[in-house]
Amino acid sequence: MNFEVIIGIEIHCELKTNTKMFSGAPVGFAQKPNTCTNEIDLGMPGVLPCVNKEAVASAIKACSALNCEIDPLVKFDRKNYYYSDLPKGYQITQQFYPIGKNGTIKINVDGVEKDIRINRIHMEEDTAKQFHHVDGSYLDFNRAGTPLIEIVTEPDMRTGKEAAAYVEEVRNILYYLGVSDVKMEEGSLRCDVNISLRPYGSDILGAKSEIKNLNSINNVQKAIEYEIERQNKILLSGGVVAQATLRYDESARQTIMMRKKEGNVDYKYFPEPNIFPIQLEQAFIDNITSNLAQLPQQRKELYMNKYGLNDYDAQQLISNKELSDFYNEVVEHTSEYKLAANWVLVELNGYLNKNSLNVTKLQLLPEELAIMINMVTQKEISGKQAKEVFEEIVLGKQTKTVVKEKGMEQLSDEGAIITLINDVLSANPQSIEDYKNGKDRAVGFLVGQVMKLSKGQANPAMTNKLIVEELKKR
Ligand SMILES: Nc1ncnc2c1ncn2[C@@H]1O[C@H](COP(=O)(O)OP(=O)(O)OP(=O)(O)O)[C@@H](O)[C@H]1O
Ligand SMILES: [Mg+2]
Ligand SMILES: [Mg+2]
Repeated sequence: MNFEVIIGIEIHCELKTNTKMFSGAPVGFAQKPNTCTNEIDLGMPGVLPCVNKEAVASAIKACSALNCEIDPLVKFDRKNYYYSDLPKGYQITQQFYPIGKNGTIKINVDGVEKDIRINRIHMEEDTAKQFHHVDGSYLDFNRAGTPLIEIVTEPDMRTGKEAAAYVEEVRNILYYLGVSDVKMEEGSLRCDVNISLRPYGSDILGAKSEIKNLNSINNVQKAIEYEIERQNKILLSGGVVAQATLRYDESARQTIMMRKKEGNVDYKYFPEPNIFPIQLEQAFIDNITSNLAQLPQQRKELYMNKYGLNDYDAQQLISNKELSDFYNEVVEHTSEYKLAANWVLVELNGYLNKNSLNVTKLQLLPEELAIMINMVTQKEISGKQAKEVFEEIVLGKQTKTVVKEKGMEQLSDEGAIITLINDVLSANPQSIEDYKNGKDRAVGFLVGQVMKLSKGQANPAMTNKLIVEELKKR
């Protein structure tokens, strides 16, 4: 590579609130068109927006988790432009006083950690959605006014992999916080990626291209890698990269020009006159930031430091919150942390993948898996038997019931075991002699015979102890 790659990312994230950012209309995805809207979202004259407290609380959660300074003075501005999906003719946003700034998060690419600085997080509202059909264009205003936060990084990333790791990390954090369902394929989390190249050693940023609305983390990486190559070729052949807005065509695997940017568009920002600035009480902010949900990295630390899991297993677990939640419940009932992680990540996850199932839809209770794991460590059932048991409990049966039904229950009745031992001893007088002559190996052989006679069900430790007792009597 002949140039240094510079990447900055803007993430738009829809907040999972009950109602819109500035109106009481419900927030709904995939609802009947134009049923989740009202006069405020439709931009009717004379209506007044009212700030959604829940959305502000969600934004504060995101700011806190991404280590931003939180501005207690909430102010909104108007971004003016005309487009058919924007009924008011302006978007209410926070241009001058973002709720969060100067944040940072850690990403990890192939074991190397790196800090990515967050420039700002601001609140705004989403636009409506436009659909084009053969018989004309249609507008669905359900999305108009949905609360959004926009998270903007400093241009700190250098590769497609770092960018993908960043988006993944932010996405996971927002999901753990419970502020959004972060579905990239449904548009509740959308990424714009800004890329430019510059000669090594230069401290001036080159002209950037911006790839809009990437709909998967995989595409973030692929689009960037394609775009780096495209700009590299232009620069190497002596050309200049024009500042432009692009989109990524997944099937053609290339970026496609949407429009060239002629300098900056002037949105004539000014303070939103219909919303007075709101001074948040420090206690309101503190109450939110001190009660944040456990974040993925905190969970990972717990898994590694308290439960002794390795980095890989811990990472696997936290990257799937539902599976990690399930694991947390399993280890409430067993202290076999590593074994539990193996069962959850290998057997359970394998079963889920094979059947395209979600762990939250399972009949299996975490406690039943824990009971099974404990039976394995206490040698009440073998590892091989456990796999058979698992196939049944995963469908909702109880572990003890399955063990009983399959005849895997251990024989732990002393009298019954002694009867078996006496049969074995009568059949093996030589072993009794051997034992008397100091050959302790004979005990192992006799235990084996009792196990055979009991079809593997005699409790091995108990059998061993009782055989020695019986031998001493003879
Ligand atoms: N030359 C550059 N090369 C790569 N990334 C850049 C460059 N300049 C800015 N960025 C990144 O682009 C992102 C947005 O940049 P900026 O704040 O200039 O907004 P914009 O894209 O012009 O505006 P809009 O919000 O309308 O998309 C930030 O993440 C920033 O770090
Ligand atoms: Mg932006
Ligand atoms: Mg941008």
